Amino acid sequence: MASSLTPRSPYQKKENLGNVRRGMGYSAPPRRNVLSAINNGGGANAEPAPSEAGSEAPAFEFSGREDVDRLLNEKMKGKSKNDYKGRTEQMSEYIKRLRACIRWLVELEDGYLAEQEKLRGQIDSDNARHAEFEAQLSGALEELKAANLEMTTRCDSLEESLNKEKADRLLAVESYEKEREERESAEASRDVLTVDLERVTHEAKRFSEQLKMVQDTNKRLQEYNSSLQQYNSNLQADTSKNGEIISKLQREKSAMMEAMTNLKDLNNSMKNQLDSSMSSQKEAIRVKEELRKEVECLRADLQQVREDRDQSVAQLNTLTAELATYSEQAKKSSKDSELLRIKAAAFEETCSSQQEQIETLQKQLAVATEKLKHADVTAIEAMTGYETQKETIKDLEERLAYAEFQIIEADKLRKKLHNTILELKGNIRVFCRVRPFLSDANSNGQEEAIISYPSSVENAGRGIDLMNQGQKCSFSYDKVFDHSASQDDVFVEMSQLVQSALDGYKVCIFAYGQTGSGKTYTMMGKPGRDQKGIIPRSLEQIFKTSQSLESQGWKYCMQVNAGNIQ
Ligand SMILES: Nc1ncnc2c1ncn2[C@@H]1O[C@H](COP(=O)(O)OP(=O)(O)OP(=O)(O)O)[C@@H](O)[C@H]1O
Repeated sequence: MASSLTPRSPYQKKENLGNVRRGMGYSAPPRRNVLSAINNGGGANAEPAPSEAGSEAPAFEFSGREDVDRLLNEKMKGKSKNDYKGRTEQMSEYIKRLRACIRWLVELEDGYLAEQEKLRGQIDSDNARHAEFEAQLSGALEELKAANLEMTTRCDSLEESLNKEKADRLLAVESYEKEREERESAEASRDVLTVDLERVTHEAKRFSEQLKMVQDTNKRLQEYNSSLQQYNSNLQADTSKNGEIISKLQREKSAMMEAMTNLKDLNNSMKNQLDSSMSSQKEAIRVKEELRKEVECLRADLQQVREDRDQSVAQLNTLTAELATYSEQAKKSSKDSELLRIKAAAFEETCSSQQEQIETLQKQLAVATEKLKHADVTAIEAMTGYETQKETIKDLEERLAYAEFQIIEADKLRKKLHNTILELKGNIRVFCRVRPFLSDANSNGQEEAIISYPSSVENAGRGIDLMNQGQKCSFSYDKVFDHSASQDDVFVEMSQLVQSALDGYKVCIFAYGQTGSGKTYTMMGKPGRDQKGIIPRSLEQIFKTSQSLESQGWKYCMQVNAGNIQ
């Protein structure tokens, strides 16, 4: 019995079981007192010990191995060899105790076996749980390895996209520099164009002044023509020729007017084109400024992405190291696995957010590229508009030069015709102006009785008849101004001579007559707008015409000498 009990010592089992229970978190069931049957002790669940051969069993207590050893080592005492009855009773008592001991041991073994079965079940379930946990850990490890591989691939693709973005950024910077140079050249061209426009505007102004002067001249020519028709009927043939010349001049004038109108229209359209070009250039500059800001933002974003990528790589390295550590410690701790899983999830979130950032940056880059293309198209359109404007300006300059040439030619022709007409009228002409009778009551009616004007076609406007002592004296002049002729009527005739002087011919006008006949009044006039005489009106015409001709390049030097011949 001793040999069979030694390998299954209940004390050792209890200690081991205690360890297992502590390790597995096992809660001990209510402990059964295996000695209760032997002791026949109290307890609610205690059963009465089986009686031996129907007699009541004595109470034997076994508290442990010592009691068993004591029982086994017990010797018969006190009885003699022949006291069989005593020895038999002692032996039967011993046998009862041995049986009680065996029952105690059997019950103890049954309890141990049941507990052993229970512990085996627990161990099996723990082993299954451990195996399942190991499978989960190995799956998580595989997932982490796959995630690590995917992260590495994603990092490689991120690096590739970053390199591509760097190359695109360099291209964008180069195109920006190129566009900036083109913009500077366009601005320089715009300045030149502005100068040209100012010059053309100045030329157009000068041209309009010339046209106005030509119109004035033409007006005077028309007036002169009308006076010429009245003056000399003998020169009607020449007048008709001159009329043709004048109509030709008028046609030229109308052509010049039309050319001037076209030039004005062209000037306006060119101004509009220049304004639109300037506005498009401003728009292009604004777009370039926005693009520059966006490129700076993209640079900052790229820098941020690069830093995030470095941080991600560092995190990845850290995670890889942690993963290696975790692989070693996976069997020991499941908390690290959860932590790593959380970190991996966070890393995946970071990666997905970085991916979204990269996609956003790529979209922004695409938009910026589109804007750059749009800016290129705008710059090309501006350059095309500038070339068109240049051609228009060149065409306008040619037309202006042609118009100036036509004006100079027309002016030459006008001078020639004007002085031809004056020569035809006579280089020396004598006009007669009749002073009205001064306000005198006695003079009423005397004028009509003394002075009369012939109404014949031949002498109309040129003759005067005077009655002297009943005798009629007829006089004939180049022109006769009656008493009703105003200062302006007289100057209309004189202005043609003033124009000849302005054209470079020598002219002399002087008044002759007796005292009080009206010389001073005719030459100088009186204060008042309508009372001005020939001299102030001539000076006005001279200064006005010289100022208008200065724009054509003429320069006038004037001197005045005043003298009185008695
Ligand atoms: N066409 C005219 N209409 C109105 N008043 C006139 C006209 N001509 C001359 N008179 C007047 O006659 C007066 C004399 O004219 P004025 O002094 O011009 O003569 P004069 O020839 O210059 O004389 P003198 O030789 O003495 O200088 C002035 O009061 C002037 O205002």
